[in-house]
Amino acid sequence: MNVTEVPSTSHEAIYEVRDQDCGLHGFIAIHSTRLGPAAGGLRMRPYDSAEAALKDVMRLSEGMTYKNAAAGLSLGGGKAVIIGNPSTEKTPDLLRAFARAIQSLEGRYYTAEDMGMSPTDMAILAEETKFVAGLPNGEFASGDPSPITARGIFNAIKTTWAHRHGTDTLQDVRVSVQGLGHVGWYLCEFLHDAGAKLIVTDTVADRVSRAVETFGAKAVAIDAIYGVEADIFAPCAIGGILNEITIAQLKVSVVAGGANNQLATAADGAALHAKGILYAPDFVANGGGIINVATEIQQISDREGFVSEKLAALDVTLKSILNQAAAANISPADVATKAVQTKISEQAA
Ligand SMILES: NC(=O)C1=CN([C@@H]2O[C@H](COP(=O)(O)OP(=O)(O)OC[C@H]3O[C@@H](n4cnc5c(N)ncnc54)[C@H](O)[C@@H]3O)[C@@H](O)[C@H]2O)C=CC1
Ligand SMILES: O=C(O)CCC(=O)C(=O)O
Repeated sequence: MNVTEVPSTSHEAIYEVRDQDCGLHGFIAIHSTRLGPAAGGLRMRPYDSAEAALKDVMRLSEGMTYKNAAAGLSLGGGKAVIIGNPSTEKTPDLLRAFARAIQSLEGRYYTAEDMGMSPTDMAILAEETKFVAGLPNGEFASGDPSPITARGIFNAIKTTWAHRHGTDTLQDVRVSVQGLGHVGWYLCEFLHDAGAKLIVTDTVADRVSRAVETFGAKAVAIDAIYGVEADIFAPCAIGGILNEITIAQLKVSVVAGGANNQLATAADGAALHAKGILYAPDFVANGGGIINVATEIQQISDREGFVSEKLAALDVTLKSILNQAAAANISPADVATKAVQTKISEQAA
């Protein structure tokens, strides 16, 4: 296993990780440790190129800096990616080799689940590193973060909907959900229980048919999700999906979901605002998972107490962001980004 530093002016450190014996190629990015050790999940995807993986890990780790600050956690921002198909190329040897790279950073970066990873995978990582959370078993084990992530997104959806329409009741409100993986599925459960009407899509056909059976959801093709007649759009898959092409198609009045880095560029936040669509900034809406993960990193015994308190505080933060954005007639994404940047520079001073 070979770890080499990739030069960067935007991040504290970026490492390229390779192991020819098991076919491992990935990256670890530490964006900032100003508020504490960097924390953020490990993603495995069949990226088109090493450059695409590097770009993703850089954006994701910066997002974690903002997310952890917004959630009031004493954690900095980091993230890791492995290039490969998690269904066919994820082996215990590959995970162990990556875990040795994490261990070599001596606690500057803590990992957990992201796309393509499960608590069982975290247990394999834990054979080689102490700096892993989201474990299935153990004294402070926090397990799968996704149910708590979805709980936070559900709060954010209600808060954003109420800000726009004056009520947080979701009965008969039409919500389009992109991605029915860990987060998307739990979110559909919350929304269905609240009486929302679901419109769903996923690249995995089985997940879509299960949502149709379980929630009475309407299924649409992958690219049709943007233009469907709906009230709220909840992106819960990949990043960069709010861009010039997709924003032009949206018919919703609110976008609030769990995917990281939903805006392709910062200008897309302003484009949503210009179109009259209220956007819940992703790094505020999806902070539940890392709040749950933090209980394990910081060895907090009263997990539910900590999670409830931090989720409630996050909801207050979102309300304040939406109010400030409305008062200044600007995008909530711009307000949120500025607020966390100020918080980080003040706390670090
Ligand atoms: N798992 C967690 O607790 C957290 C996850 N997130 C973010 O939420 C998003 C989803 O994460 P997970 O549910 O954990 O991942 P996952 O891998 O379990 O689910 C992702 C789902 O999206 C589907 N998908 C992929 N590309 C798609 C496309 N173009 N159109 C429609 N569906 C597509 C996949 O088939 C899969 O069902 C990611 O962006 C992740 O970074 C953010 C915070 C915490
Ligand atoms: O909740 C998780 O998956 C760990 C934190 C993280 O990677 C994220 O919030 O994106």
